[in-house]
Amino acid sequence: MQQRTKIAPSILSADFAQLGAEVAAIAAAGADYVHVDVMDGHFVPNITIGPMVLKALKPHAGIPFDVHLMIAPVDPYVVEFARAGADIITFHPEAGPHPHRTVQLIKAEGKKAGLSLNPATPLSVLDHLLPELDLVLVMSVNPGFGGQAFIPSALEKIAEIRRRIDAVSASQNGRPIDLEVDGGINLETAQAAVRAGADVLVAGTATFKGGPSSYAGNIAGLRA
Ligand SMILES: O=C(CO)[C@@H](O)[C@H](O)COP(=O)(O)O
Ligand SMILES: [Fe+2]
Repeated sequence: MQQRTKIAPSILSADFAQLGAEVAAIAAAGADYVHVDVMDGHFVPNITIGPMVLKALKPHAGIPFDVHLMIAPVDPYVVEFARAGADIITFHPEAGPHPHRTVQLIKAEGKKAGLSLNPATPLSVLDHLLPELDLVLVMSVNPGFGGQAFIPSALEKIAEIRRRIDAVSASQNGRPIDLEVDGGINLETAQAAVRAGADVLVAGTATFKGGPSSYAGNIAGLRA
């Protein structure tokens, strides 16, 4: 069942010279998760931050840290990100040979496990993994950068994954599984994504526009 809409600001659009203050500000402004985009310049054409920065940010916000790993290979870094403060660890199935093993590694650290599907990743990657997952992330842009335009075909994908999540969740006594959408979210695409079945909206540009005095209004607007 679709849950109340959660907002996960992507700190890729925050002021990197003030990251501690920025995560504190979005938590105070009503964000549900801090979305941390980790990029390696190899799996995606951009380089961002690693576990040391995550560890430094953790004490600045008392909400879950939703860590989106765009790195390959992913397995050697799972434990480090878990111990640095990740609460949810999401990876891409293309980032290692054994996605089921990656989920086991994440769970062995007591963290929630998410799988991220790129715009061209088929839904079949979920076939034998969904019962083990806590979150499915639908990329509505190609990963690597903030500020890109929403790819509309993501909506069909969200609707189909919503059906699959509801079936798995019903067979597991209503265990919650988040359906998160990431990329190009604004007031218009947020509404379309929620109607299709998403219940977590990642929003970088749309949260951080206007500076700290706008964050609460931006987050409330997206949630509405
Ligand atoms: O994972 C990614 C990009 O790879 C995202 O989390 C973006 O950072 C979202 O940014 P906006 O599209 O909301 O500006
Ligand atoms: Fe992301």
